[in-house]
Amino acid sequence: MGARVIDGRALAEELKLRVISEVEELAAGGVRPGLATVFVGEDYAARAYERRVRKLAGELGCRYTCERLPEEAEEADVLAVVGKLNADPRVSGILVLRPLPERVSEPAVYRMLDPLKDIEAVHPVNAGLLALGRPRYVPSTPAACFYLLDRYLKLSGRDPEEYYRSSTVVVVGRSNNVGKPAVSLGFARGATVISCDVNTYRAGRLREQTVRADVLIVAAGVAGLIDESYVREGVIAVDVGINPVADPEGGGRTILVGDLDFQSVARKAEALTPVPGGVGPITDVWLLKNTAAAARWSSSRFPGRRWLPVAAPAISGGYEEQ
Ligand SMILES: NC(=O)C1=CN([C@@H]2O[C@H](COP(=O)(O)OP(=O)(O)OC[C@H]3O[C@@H](n4cnc5c(N)ncnc54)[C@H](OP(=O)(O)O)[C@@H]3O)[C@@H](O)[C@H]2O)C=CC1
Ligand SMILES: Nc1nc(=O)c2c([nH]1)NC[C@@H]1CN(c3ccc(C(=O)N[C@@H](CCC(=O)O)C(=O)O)cc3)C=[N+]21
Repeated sequence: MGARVIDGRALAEELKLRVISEVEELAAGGVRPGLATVFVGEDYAARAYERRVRKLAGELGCRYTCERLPEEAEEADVLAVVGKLNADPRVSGILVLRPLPERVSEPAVYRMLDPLKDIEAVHPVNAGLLALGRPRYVPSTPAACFYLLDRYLKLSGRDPEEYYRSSTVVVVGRSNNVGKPAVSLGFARGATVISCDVNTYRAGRLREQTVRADVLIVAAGVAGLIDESYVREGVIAVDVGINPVADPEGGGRTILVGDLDFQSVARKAEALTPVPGGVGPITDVWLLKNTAAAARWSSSRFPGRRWLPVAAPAISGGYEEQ
């Protein structure tokens, strides 16, 4: 049987409808969510992402601003921009695009974020809440991975809760933005979680870990890193990588490919996600969903605003119950 290709665009459309109704509800209460991005330099994947969230914010009727800084920007320039956005009441949520230039310290920039506007949960307080399983915001990329997995598991007739508890989730990549929070979300579901990074690879021991995966989440940023020799028969593989490469069809164009060697992994997988059209489109929508949540929580017009998560949180953001 051929592998199922999980359609991230269709799932993103479904999620978008829910975010639209949240934004409409806010609008009826006189609140308009505002997203601000901070984009330093010229990274290709960051540019692709910035364009997409700009467009989506427009479609959803959210405010949007992108603070552009040159590659030569100093840390103080970035901190000043974050300070300005913190103070701007029109801005509900802030996304600092990665990568930042080396001279700009990521932790310093993240510490500067107003925690209530930190929709990617990179401020130490929000990252800590997430690691403790009590997230204020679930960051969009790992949230997108599990949203897609949860939906796929349901659509294929399984109970996700039961499935994770008896499954091994292997995460390749350990960044603070993607890999580590994905590990936290795996823990929160009661899965057995294995985390690998470049050290595992250099030690020649990546394959022995990835073949154990029932669910494999790959976020290394290395085009085609994982082929069929890295996976077990029947794996569910989620490709986070967004890697610009020269179009093999020629024409001097650049295309985006993932970290999976798609055709190869498809020979053994039960299901897998493509690039483009997999995790990416859901990430975009999730970012705006968090922006809407930030707008709600910071508005005095909505009763029951929550500065901190009070109930057992929906670690996947609350949409898995459908
Ligand atoms: N689809 C989407 O929605 C999104 C896609 N992305 C994409 O996902 C990818 C990862 O992003 P991000 O986490 O921010 O990237 P980072 O570069 O910050 O982190 C990459 C991680 O992968 C590890 N790694 C690198 N090479 C290997 C290897 N050969 N084997 C195993 N592990 C390896 C690194 O290890 P070490 O730390 O030890 O170097 C690091 O932990 C990128 O392609 C990015 O563009 C990112 C966000 C959203
Ligand atoms: N702080 C931070 N958080 C990020 O999440 C982050 C970042 N920095 N820096 C850059 C990377 C890259 N990234 C993408 C997300 C979705 C698509 C996406 O939706 N792509 C479409 C295709 C795009 C196209 O084909 O042009 C898809 O996969 O179908 C792309 C790129 C988020 N990133």
